[in-house]
Amino acid sequence: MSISVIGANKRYGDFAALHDVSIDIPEGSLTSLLGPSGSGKSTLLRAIAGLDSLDSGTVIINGNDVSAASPQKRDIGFVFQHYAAFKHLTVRDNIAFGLKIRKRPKREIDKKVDELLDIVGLTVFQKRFPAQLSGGQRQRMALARALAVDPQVLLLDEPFGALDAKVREDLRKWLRRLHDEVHVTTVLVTHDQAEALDVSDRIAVLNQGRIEQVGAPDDLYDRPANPFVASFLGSTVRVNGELVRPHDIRIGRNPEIALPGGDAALDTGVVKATVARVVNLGFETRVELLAAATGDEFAAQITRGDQNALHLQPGETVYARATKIAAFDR
Ligand SMILES: Nc1ncnc2c1ncn2[C@@H]1O[C@H](COP(=O)(O)OP(=O)(O)OP(=O)(O)O)[C@@H](O)[C@H]1O
Repeated sequence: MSISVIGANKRYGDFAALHDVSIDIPEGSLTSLLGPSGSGKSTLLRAIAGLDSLDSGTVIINGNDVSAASPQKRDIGFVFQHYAAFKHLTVRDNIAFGLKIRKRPKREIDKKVDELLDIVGLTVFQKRFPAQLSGGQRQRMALARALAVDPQVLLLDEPFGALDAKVREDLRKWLRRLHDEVHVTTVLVTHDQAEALDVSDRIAVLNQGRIEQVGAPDDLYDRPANPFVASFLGSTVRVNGELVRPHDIRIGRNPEIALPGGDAALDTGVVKATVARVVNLGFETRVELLAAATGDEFAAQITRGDQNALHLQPGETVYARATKIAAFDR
């Protein structure tokens, strides 16, 4: 089911947590709400769920205006960062809970729970209690429980937020596969740009209660609408005052630096600089530079192969040129 939010405003006292936010979330998509802490992601998600009311604005789910409807009437599955499982129920009974209170026939419940245990990879743990699961397994149980009642919409608020980096990465791959299987319209709140780029069909970038840009991950990374989006979706530095990505900077020993496939309109021009430090990052090498004219520090990211050819050393003078400006200042 598609979701539309139109003209959403929410204030807490003088503070605008949402400022005239409008967004369309296509049916079957996995859309991330991405932004720094306090940007209004959870407020927007909770408004879609009906857990918080808006001061003004409309929430439409599947063509129906649900702005005044209770959360129960919105047919939504919700998973939070700290999932409150029923401690005294087994994994299997936790997943079956929503179906039991809806008084579904036992055979239907058993079949559905078997399917979900398989999808979330917890079949062998079904007789365990939540306390006997790892954090990642518990979040998978939470997702299975939310999915059990066939919600039209799945809302996930930092569902992997409390887990360590490796488990988060595994779970987001798993979430992507799960979404490819079940296709339920999903909205994921995250402050982690790698997570958003990895799992989403679409990303909405929020900042101070406003949506800065909505688009496919590649659009946002390659064609950010403004410096905020550019910097939030990847690292950026300034060359000649222009915002660029470190991997778009070319370095050479003479000022004639070619622009391989570059667009002259997006070129920063050549900057004379001193190499301050060379850091080997595995496949890539970070070259920390000091602009001769301004003293500005900036870092370029070149491949290990390029560094093997150039042998850049601290203290030497080089020329740097970014072949693409990431975003223009407003
Ligand atoms: N009940 C409340 N009373 C007062 N202010 C609130 C309340 N709930 C949220 N806020 C404020 O509204 C702003 C947006 O909060 P929200 O939880 O939506 O941000 P977020 O982007 O989800 O942040 P985080 O990533 O830290 O969870 C914050 O500045 C927060 O302090």
